[in-house]
Amino acid sequence: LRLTRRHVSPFPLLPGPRPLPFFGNALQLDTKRPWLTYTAWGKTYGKIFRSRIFGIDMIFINSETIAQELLEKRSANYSTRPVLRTNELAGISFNTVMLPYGETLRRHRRMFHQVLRAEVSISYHEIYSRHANELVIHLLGATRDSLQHHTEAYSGSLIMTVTYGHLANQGSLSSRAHETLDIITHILSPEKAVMFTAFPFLEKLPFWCFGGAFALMGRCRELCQQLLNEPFNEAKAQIADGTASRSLVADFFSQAHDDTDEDIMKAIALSGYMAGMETTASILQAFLLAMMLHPDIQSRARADIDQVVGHDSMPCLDDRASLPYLDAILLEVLRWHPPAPLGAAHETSNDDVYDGYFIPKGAMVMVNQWALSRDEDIFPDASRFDPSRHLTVDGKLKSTIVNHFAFGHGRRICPGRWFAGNGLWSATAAILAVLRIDHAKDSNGDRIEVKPEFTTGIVTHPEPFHFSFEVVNTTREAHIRAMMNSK
Ligand code: HEM
Repeated sequence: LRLTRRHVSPFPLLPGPRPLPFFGNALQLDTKRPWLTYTAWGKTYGKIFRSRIFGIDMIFINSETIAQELLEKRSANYSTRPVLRTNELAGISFNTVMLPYGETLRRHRRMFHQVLRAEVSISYHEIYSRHANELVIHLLGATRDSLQHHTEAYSGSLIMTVTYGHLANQGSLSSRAHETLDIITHILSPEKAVMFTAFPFLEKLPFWCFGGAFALMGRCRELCQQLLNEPFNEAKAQIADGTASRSLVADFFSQAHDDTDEDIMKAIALSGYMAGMETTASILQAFLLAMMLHPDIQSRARADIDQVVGHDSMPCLDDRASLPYLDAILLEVLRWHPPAPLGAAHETSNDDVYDGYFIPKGAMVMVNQWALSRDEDIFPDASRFDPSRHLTVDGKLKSTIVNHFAFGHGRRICPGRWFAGNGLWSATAAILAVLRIDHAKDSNGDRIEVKPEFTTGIVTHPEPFHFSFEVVNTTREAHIRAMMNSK
């Protein structure tokens, strides 16, 4: 029997599924940090509830168990994405993250699987080490305002190297990618996206309406075209003159293809960069903040590294299995502040019933990662930063990074999670092996206190904070400087 809205009964004793608890009072929404509101609503309305914004159903899931049941076990029904008019207006509907389920998405994901799956990701160990060493040296000169830049340069250049090979003009590309992501963060909130999709006439309004959002969308379209074409064409030219290094784009050109394939390849290459650069950098910044706030945890992780690799060698991915505490720290950073607190919206392809509740076709489904991270039944004293919650009593990891809810669920789970895990591990291990992060001191020599604050947006990261770095192992520092100079 196909369910329709007519079969939904608000009375529990009558046959048929019940409507989900409904909350739609948009006036109570914290528009800057909606995940906090949705988490609070979950406490009143249960771990799955419905809201309706501009006539579009939005389902919020505040539980890992329900996310797994629906997005993973029933993935056939929960794997498409809402097709949002704002994505087209901003020129970002090429991006894998935005694609509805179908053949194009499957091609994207196959390609990502080829270059980012577990066995292949680990084969980039030299690339991770080289970039991690560079990051350590750059951090020594970092200021409160340049930390974000250095961490993004690390994650961005790692991804670029794997997708396009070595490009001459990476700095200009990453600053334009940064501008694009900033625009997306500021103008494409789910609420705005739903509003433009529900009321198409809004886009006919004069360009100065909506605080310049239309002008920003135009700029975003222009930037995306540059970013789709420039690095791809440079990599193509390198292949033609025989100077290209191994990369996703180089692999693509070694196989038979036509012009349509080239467009898809451009989209895949840029999607990986856009999806992975800011998220990975956000975790690195949160890691540094957490280490500064918890010097005991920082010291314990460094002592583990010294013990496992020997006092003067640099840690490498081969040592990872012997250093579970560092993985526990990364799991805790992902939990403490998941970089995408509302994940990415999924959409239902058909009506469904969960636990007696009706879930309509075409509803936007959001997994509220913030609520998952603050679930006291799973993470007691959830606001406390405590890596040991991810370890068994005999010090083994309870779970792995790639299974963390911060990477999403089901068929749309992040295909870059192995790459991100290796990149994060390599950077954090290198940082701890050489540097100590501490509070900065003011001109009177007094320590500058830091209250952890995070930005808003689709991807959030710590607000700039004062810190100081000190070299704790000069032999290792000299070793990585020598390696960088011999390049
Ligand atoms: C710590 C770093 C990262 C985090 C926390 C993260 C998180 C996520 C999340 C939450 C999603 C949406 C999953 C869902 O809809 O259920 C996603 C999708 C995606 N991520 Fe990541 N990601 C990270 C790094 C990366 C990296 C390094 C890459 C590529 C190099 C990448 C590529 C992608 C792509 C292409 C998608 C879209 C998948 C799809 O829609 O089918 N991500 N990521």
